[in-house]
Amino acid sequence: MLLRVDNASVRLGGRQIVDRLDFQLDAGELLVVLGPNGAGKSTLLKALAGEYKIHAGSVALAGEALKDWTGKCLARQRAVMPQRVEVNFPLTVEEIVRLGRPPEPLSKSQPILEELMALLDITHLQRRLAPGLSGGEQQRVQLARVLAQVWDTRKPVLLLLDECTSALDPAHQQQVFSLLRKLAWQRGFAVLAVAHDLNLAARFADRLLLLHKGQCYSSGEPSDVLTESALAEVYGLSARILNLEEGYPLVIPRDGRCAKDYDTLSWPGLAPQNSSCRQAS
Ligand SMILES: Nc1ncnc2c1ncn2[C@@H]1O[C@H](COP(=O)(O)OP(=O)(O)OP(=O)(O)O)[C@@H](O)[C@H]1O
Repeated sequence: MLLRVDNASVRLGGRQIVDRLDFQLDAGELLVVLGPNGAGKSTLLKALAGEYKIHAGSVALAGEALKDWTGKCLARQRAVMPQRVEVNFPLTVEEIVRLGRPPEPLSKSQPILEELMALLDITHLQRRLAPGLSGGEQQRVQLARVLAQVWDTRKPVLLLLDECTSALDPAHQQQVFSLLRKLAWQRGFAVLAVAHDLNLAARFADRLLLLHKGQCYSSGEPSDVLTESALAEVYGLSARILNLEEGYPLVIPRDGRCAKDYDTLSWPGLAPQNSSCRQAS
């Protein structure tokens, strides 16, 4: 077991944001953490990253309490991509990816950087300055930097990724999630990825952990977790679930609206006669 979370709670601003969570993650597994805005996903990830204190319960990495790891060892075995990373200083894409590496000769880092830039489809951007990149390009650069940190680690690696595809187009989303799954299945990485895209999660995750108000609502295989009743209760989302013959579920929101009393709201400013939006002829 690479990551073991036992009855862990996190308090922020006097509130229990992560509430007695219990789960484990093995080397070779891709776990996607789902849940509505404010459910506690980023807080959980930050606690696992050591940024927030676990106020009750425990977290162990490779059998050793997280708090007992030294910074240098942790950096070789665990890499973290936060939800937002803004680069405002004039570094090139290649220089940013290189920031993930420890001090080492160029002959060692260069093949790693080239492989990662190719995998994340940023080779053509390598001489561009980061502040001029699009949101999705920046996100792929950051993911390359995070992977560079642990790319040649021999022991099993833990990747903690917070919405690492939120700015990507559909093709790059698929590419990144299929890379994450390959890293898990072929290289034995343990990947914990926070995401909002239910269908990406269903398609690629080995297991899902669905958070609701800081607690585990359910966890398990995608077809067990993504049920109509769970989506209604946790997200207030009305959706159909198709169980595809490929072996994973497909979530189809019924009409894109919240199931919770949406019809009873009135929208005076949006009445058709007030609309400034004209239909194209
Ligand atoms: N530093 C903090 N101090 C106090 N409250 C916080 C802090 N960080 C987050 N919270 C609160 O904790 C709750 C969970 O936040 P968190 O960012 O973990 O949610 P999330 O599930 O990642 O949401 P999202 O999908 O919007 O990213 C929210 O109500 C948030 O306001």
